Amino acid sequence: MARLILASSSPRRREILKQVQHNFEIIISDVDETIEEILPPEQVVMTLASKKAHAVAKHYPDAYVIGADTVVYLAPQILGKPANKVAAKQMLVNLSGKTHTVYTGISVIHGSQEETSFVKTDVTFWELSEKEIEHYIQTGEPFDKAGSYGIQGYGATLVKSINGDYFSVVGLPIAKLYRTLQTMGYAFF
Ligand SMILES: Cc1cn([C@H]2C[C@H](O)[C@@H](COP(=O)(O)OP(=O)(O)OP(=O)(O)O)O2)c(=O)[nH]c1=O
Repeated sequence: MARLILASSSPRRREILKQVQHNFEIIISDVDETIEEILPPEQVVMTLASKKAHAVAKHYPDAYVIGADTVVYLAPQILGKPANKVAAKQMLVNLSGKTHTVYTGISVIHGSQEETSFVKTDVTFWELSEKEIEHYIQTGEPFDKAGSYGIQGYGATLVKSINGDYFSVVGLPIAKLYRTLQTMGYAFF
């Protein structure tokens, strides 16, 4: 069986991949996530997903290596992970009562083959009171997440509706990834 590597430190991505394949390894390489140019969100997530995959794939040419990246887009701003409580509060105030788009890029590298794509999902938030935002920040959940919320946790209470792929919001569009791997010759069964 071909070696499958998830080049990600995200526990959410690991759990989602486990839903379809138990037999994979996690190998992470430090990647500088700063992007110099101003790029549209889909280019940002594809560029970073590809960078994360390449950083590991160069050491494992026979494996299928997966990289991913997620951002929240509230035009004209790209929201990544908040640096502190003030930034988290600012993001949640901005997201309140509006629809934003979550972009997740995925990249699979196998030898000289590379398939990089993205999935976008619209997420609409309820109007949030200041008290509700303060309380949500107290849960600690916002800090390692793009846009300062996690739909899979307490953050579910902030979300009115989603249009698209739930798993891509959590960080890994598993159906698209599954199909990409199959197209590249990885055998799930
Ligand atoms: C919007 C949203 C994001 N997130 C997470 C997904 C990503 O893990 C994180 C965005 O940061 P990323 O930089 O995409 O990923 P990461 O640093 O966690 O992991 P790695 O680079 O090693 O792969 O935000 C949620 O868990 N739930 C959500 O609802």
